[in-house]
Amino acid sequence: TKTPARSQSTATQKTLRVAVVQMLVGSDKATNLKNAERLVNQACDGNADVVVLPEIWNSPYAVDQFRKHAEPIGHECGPSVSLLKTLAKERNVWIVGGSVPELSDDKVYNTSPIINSDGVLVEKHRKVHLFDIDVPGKIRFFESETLTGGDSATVTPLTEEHALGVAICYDVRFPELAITMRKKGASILVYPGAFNTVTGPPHWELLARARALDAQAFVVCASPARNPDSAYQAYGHSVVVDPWGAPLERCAGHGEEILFADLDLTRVAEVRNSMKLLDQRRPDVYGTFIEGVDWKE
Ligand SMILES: NC(=O)CC(=O)C(=O)O
Repeated sequence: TKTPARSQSTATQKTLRVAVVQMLVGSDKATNLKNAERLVNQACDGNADVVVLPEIWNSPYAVDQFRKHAEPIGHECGPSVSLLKTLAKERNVWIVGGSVPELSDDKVYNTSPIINSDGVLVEKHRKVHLFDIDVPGKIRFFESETLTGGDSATVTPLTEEHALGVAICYDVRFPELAITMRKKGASILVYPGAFNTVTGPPHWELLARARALDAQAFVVCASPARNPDSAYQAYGHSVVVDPWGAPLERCAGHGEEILFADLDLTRVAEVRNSMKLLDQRRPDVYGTFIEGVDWKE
């Protein structure tokens, strides 16, 4: 039987079973919610402690769709996050709910809800770095046309010894954020994402591995499956990387799939003790580069 992350004798929990749901996302919100429910249940049947969904799983990934699909995420939640809270409680599982568009004070954020195994929304991360790119002839996408960026790094305790850092997709390109999450105590970094067929092949797994090395942490990157009917072609290839930078598990392609990975949590201390990167930083040479951050352990 499955042992939930929080209720076990937490100090002694040595492994964590993560399920990454590479789900197919379409244009109909009700169908997306049904699909998420089916897949989260399937992940729980596979004994996951933590289930991770991809970026924007209740709506097409398109700037003109975000507001239409946006919901409150807080004391009151809309149908997407309410569904995840119910599932988390019913199945006694933590859920990093990918991301959904969040409506707050008439602004729309790209937000990841983090729900514990009691079904409580314990944290949320608003995508800090909006995906604004223009690769001539290949892809132009400006989230800032309809979204507002968040302004904080998000870390939430999972066990007595381990905390989850959560950031979203384009956030993975910024080592400063990964290192800040580590400084705030994270040993597992979760990035719900939706890379595409232009940036995915050269960058997706390389960035996941780079952030794992920067933060000396596990990195979990969850993508949607590729939908041939969508204007935005998701890359797929969800991946889990260990703190030594090696891919632990990866989806073979871009189809709908659940990826299971058993994280040996003792690896975090082993890697951090063998290379004391934070202590060895030389801010006297290159500056602190994150104001207010003391780089020493
Ligand atoms: N979709 C994103 O936020 C990021 C992405 O696709 C990329 O960085 O490439």
